[in-house]
Amino acid sequence: MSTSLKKKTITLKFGGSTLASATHFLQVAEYLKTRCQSATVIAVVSATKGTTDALYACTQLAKHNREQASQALSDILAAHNKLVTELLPASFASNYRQEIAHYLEQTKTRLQNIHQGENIDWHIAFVLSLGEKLSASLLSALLQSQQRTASWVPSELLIRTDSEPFNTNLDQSATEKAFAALNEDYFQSAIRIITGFCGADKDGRTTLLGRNASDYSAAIVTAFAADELELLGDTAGILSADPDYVPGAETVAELSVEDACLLSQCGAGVLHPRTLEPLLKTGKSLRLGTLQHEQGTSIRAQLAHRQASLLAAWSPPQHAELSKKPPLPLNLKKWQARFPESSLVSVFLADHHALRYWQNLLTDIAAQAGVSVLQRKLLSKQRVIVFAIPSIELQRFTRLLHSRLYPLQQETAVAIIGASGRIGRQTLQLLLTEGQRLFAESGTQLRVIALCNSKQTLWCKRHENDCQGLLNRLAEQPLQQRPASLLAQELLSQGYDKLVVVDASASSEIAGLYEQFLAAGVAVVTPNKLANSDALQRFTELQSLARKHRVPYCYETTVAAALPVLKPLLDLRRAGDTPHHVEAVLSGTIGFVLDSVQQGTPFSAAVQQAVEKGYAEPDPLQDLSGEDVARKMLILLRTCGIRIERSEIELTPLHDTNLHGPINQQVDERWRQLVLEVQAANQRLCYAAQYRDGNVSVGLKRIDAQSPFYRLRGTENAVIYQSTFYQDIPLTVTGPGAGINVTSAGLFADIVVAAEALSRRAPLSAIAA
Ligand SMILES: NC(=O)C1=CN([C@@H]2O[C@H](COP(=O)(O)OP(=O)(O)OC[C@H]3O[C@@H](n4cnc5c(N)ncnc54)[C@H](OP(=O)(O)O)[C@@H]3O)[C@@H](O)[C@H]2O)C=CC1
Ligand SMILES: N[C@@H](CC=O)C(=O)O
Repeated sequence: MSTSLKKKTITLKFGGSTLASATHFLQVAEYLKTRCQSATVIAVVSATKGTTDALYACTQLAKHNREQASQALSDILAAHNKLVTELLPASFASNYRQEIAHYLEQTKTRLQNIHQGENIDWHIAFVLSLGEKLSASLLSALLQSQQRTASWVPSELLIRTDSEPFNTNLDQSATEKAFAALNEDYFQSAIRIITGFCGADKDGRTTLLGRNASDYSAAIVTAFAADELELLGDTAGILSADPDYVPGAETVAELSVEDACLLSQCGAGVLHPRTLEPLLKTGKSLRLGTLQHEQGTSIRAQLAHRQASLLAAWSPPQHAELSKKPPLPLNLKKWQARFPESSLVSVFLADHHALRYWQNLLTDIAAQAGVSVLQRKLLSKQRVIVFAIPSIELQRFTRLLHSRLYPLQQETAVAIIGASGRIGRQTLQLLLTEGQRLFAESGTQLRVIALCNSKQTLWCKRHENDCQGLLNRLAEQPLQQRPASLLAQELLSQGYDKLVVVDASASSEIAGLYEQFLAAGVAVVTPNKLANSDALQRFTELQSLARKHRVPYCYETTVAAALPVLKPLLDLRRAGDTPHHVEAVLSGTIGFVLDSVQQGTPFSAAVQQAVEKGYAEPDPLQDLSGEDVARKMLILLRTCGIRIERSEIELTPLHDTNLHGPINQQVDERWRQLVLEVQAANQRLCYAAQYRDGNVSVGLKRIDAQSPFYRLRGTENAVIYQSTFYQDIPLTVTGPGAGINVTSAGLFADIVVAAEALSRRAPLSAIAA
């Protein structure tokens, strides 16, 4: 057979996170079967998630307490047994147990040896290698149970190393011989599984290649036996920064080998620093991705320019014993010695033309944020700037730099609080669909970065455009009992230069955060009436904060949803207009309920329908009590410059459970009688607010056919405004004033207004330059 027709051989390395549960094992088996159709596959496996740490803890216990160590080992094995029971039919399970019995016996003996204090490091190395053996043999048994020819080998048989138990070096020629000694068909005939992380010295003793070094094992296997390597984990490739520090970090599609090497040396945990050595020598390519066939990152030898900026943030290793060789380029090691409490942040610039400019700019950013830079270094050939900073500032500084660097700040970040609610969901949908059109038409680019509800937060990835998928992921996030202040801190600490927070909740706690957001230069867009209908002083303070910090505060939808009410009134006020008389119908819910009861629907059923159609507040009693209308009237009048407090509004509720009792048949009957009475007088019912001569009232009214409100139907709102400028003929705005679609449309419009205003604000780079 000619070589060109020969299937290529791919090494697939499965990290611990891809083997975390029975479901994960099944996914890996499926993935392997698919990939086998077009290539010869070698799988290199890690230990299941957490197992190596647990084994390490076991070895430490063994030094002092044999019983505890043996209990800890039993716990690890019990977890594996659970996987075995879930995954394997009885006969395969029994074969599997026979296969690993020898390793388990050996492990127990090694723990005893550790206790006795003999050659401890060698025994630790053996014990730690157990996790990979358990994974490999389980995966192999699983594939066999699915009628695939699969088998596994411990890497001690193939990867030969120096005689150092930890962080050992590859013995190139011995390894070459070990691979060459394999039967030619070895990798062609079946799915071959090899354990990661370890090798063996010339005496056959287990050695470890380094913490998290399964990537390195896979690269060695690729160098000797495959054409290319794929590293599969739970992160979609190499990200623009460590996602633990920057939740919005983005996948970098392509990277040069040189950058990838330097990135790992500078502490980016995604690649083991030695992984690239064997590939560099053989010119073989590497891809990092997930089992979900997402784009991932390809590492190529020939890439002239960086496509985007990157950040590596690095803290000293935790397991000093296993990481004797810190993954730092030689000249950076000194820093670590000089500033032991420091961490390193390395900035890989995409724009290589203005290295010094960037160096100064980033230093200014640190100074403005109060981060003390202990040391700064230019690795000019590599276009990399390295900062040593106090470890405590690592996360904050990384987020700050990321928000400045990646991407080049054309877009506005949007966080939706209340994203799982009725208005929040629809607004998200609009941002995802209409946002793209908006960008194409006007260049305004919106990017949803976070979704929150009362207990969960989801940090969104770039290009996630499936609304339902995002909401599902939000629902899967861990539940947190977090105060609103913590949510604000989290959002602010992302360091976005242009951030719009949308409050689609009806929560006073969230409304209580606006001052914090505005003072931090973050725009607030809200349909939530609680902040603006609070004390007048607060309303005024919010306005001045927004002015002082040159940041948009948009709340058009708090009154009559998407109808243009507040903006025109504000414009008139700015031009010197003063209202004399304002009459308004401001509740979609009450409008709908009254219209329905006047058509014969029982009051209780009409209220129920208003809730179902999404017109009512999360607590519909806020509508029926008239409180919602009073709030809207306050906001409207304050926007016109009228200084008024809630206590000055005379409110007669439509239905107040304290006064009128629960909504039951008696209430239905009362309303039926009232409607008959009103209809007999050729009148209609409407619930309106009125401002005249400094007095404000809200309540139910009987109106004649001459009333401008007589023709209102369903959720229709109306504002009739008479003023210095509109004396004889009033300014009238009318249309539906509640509902999910119209409110979300209004919110979307406000988000765009806010984003455009933020874009006009001087960017930080301009201030610092
Ligand atoms: N419906 C309409 O026609 C109009 C509505 N509005 C306003 O829109 C807002 C939203 O209404 P609607 O979508 O119907 O309400 P929903 O009850 O459907 O949704 C409210 C959302 O807010 C979240 N939330 C509640 N408390 C908190 C908190 N402390 N922290 C974070 N999130 C929280 C809820 O999360 P969880 O599910 O976890 O509780 C939920 O996601 C209200 O202020 C309303 O007045 C304005 C104009 C018109
Ligand atoms: N519940 C309100 C809608 C939001 O402001 C109404 O019914 O008008």
